[in-house]
Amino acid sequence: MSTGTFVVSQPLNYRGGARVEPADSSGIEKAFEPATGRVIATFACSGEKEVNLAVQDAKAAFKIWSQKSGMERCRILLEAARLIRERRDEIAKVETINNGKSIFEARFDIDISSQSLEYYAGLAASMAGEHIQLPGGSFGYTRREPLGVCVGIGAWNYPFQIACWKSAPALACGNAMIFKPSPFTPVSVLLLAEIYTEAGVPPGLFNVVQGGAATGQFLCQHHDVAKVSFTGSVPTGTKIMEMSAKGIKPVTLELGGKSPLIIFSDCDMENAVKGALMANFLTQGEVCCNGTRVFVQKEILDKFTEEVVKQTQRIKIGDPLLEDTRMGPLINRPHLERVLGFVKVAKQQGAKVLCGGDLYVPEDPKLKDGYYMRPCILTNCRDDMTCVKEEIFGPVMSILSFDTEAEVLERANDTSFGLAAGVFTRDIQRAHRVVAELQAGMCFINNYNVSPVELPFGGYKKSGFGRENGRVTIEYYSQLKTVCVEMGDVESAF
Ligand SMILES: NC(=O)C1=CN([C@@H]2O[C@H](COP(=O)(O)OP(=O)(O)OC[C@H]3O[C@@H](n4cnc5c(N)ncnc54)[C@H](O)[C@@H]3O)[C@@H](O)[C@H]2O)C=CC1
Ligand SMILES: C[N+](C)(C)CCCC(=O)O
Repeated sequence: MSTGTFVVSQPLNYRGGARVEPADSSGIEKAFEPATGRVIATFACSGEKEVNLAVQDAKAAFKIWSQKSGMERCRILLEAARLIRERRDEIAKVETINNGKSIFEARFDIDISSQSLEYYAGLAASMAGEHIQLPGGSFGYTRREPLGVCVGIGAWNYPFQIACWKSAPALACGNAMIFKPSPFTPVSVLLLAEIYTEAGVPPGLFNVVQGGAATGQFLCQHHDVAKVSFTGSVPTGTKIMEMSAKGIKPVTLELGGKSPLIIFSDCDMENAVKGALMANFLTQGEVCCNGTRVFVQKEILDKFTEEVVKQTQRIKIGDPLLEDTRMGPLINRPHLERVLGFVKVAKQQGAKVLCGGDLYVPEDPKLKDGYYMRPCILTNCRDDMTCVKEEIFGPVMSILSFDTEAEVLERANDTSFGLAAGVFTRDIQRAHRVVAELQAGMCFINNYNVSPVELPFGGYKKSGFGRENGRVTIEYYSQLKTVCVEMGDVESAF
């Protein structure tokens, strides 16, 4: 597989253990290779009939799967994790071709994905309830039971990883899942579906339906769907919650962010600069938890800025399938234009562009229609500027300066988002004091954007609720049944 060659001819829906064309359609979509602007797949968005069939199949598979013991589910998930590792390179390439992120990064995403399956495989067998003694020898116990058919709806920035972060805990708990990827990135999740089947899940346990908002709505409104786990924007998250409210369905919402990264003057400068790059430029900056508001203490502002600009200018942009590329194209032309528009407005509002923020045209002629831009650093930023307030979802870092800890905390928290935050300092008391005050679900001390599957991930405030990864996610894919057992006679009130 090389850039400019990949096309998908097989169906992109997956139902009953096989790729299928949808039974009906609510429109046609095209998927692109962002590196070249080429169409790689044309597919029908699933209509209500197809969604009904997928739910029906998932219900049948749920009956079989939910009866298996945790150990049986564990074995199958471990086998699926092994298959992901075996096919790592192929999956990473497909991800790179359809998303645009560098192959170097895509491999990490696939590793995190297989780790997620391994982690929840391990937990599947240890799910247990409690035994509670009551007076007179009576007792109660609790059972942790699956919910039923869960729906996963994904964004386009981490297509394979999002599908794993949702399906691994869902399946470990005994649920079935129907996954709808973003119509921009419909391809890689099919590899996951095939892997689950090969590993031995019952046909229909993990189905894929393709489409956009209309298909998503059919899924969320379906009577037999027990839960929706959504990754995407705040406006769509609001709609999902409204639909779920009508059906009293639990939801997990992983939404956007505008996270602060606070760099104190006593930091290890080299690590802080690396951290700022990690916080802003993975996947072309299209990362929900990015630390795009970089607050730097005044004493080190000039030195930090100089170093961060130097390193940003060294980032190799180009063909994402090449081994030394570190930044590929953005997801599509409208998004690229939107991000460049944010840079333009930032300039109009008085920000200074220290590097990048413009289109990039690689020398290779086959890349000339790709969606590349140079990573951008903005200074002279104020808290009220659009680039500091709104999620850009592109490679644009805004640098802000601050004087005191109290001041920076107030400014860092002055946002309706609350997904992530980071602190760089050598003072351990300060590090913990500051993170305790930060209104964010995922806080980093002296690093940024690492994602061990053992740690819960999710937002505060408008960044959503519920968690992915970590032990706690079991609670979002299961329900507790309490059984009360009487060992004596009924003491009737009548
Ligand atoms: N917190 C997190 O873990 C993450 C959050 N995001 C957020 O996602 C956004 C970017 O992703 P996009 O795909 O552009 O978001 P989006 O909200 O436009 O779409 C997300 C998904 O929802 C589907 N959808 C759209 N309208 C729907 C409706 N009415 N009913 C049901 N489904 C519907 C889309 O087809 C897509 O699959 C950013 O705001 C970003 O911060 C992205 C990745 C991770
Ligand atoms: C993997 N990580 C931490 C860089 C990003 C995960 C959240 C997302 O899907 O944007």
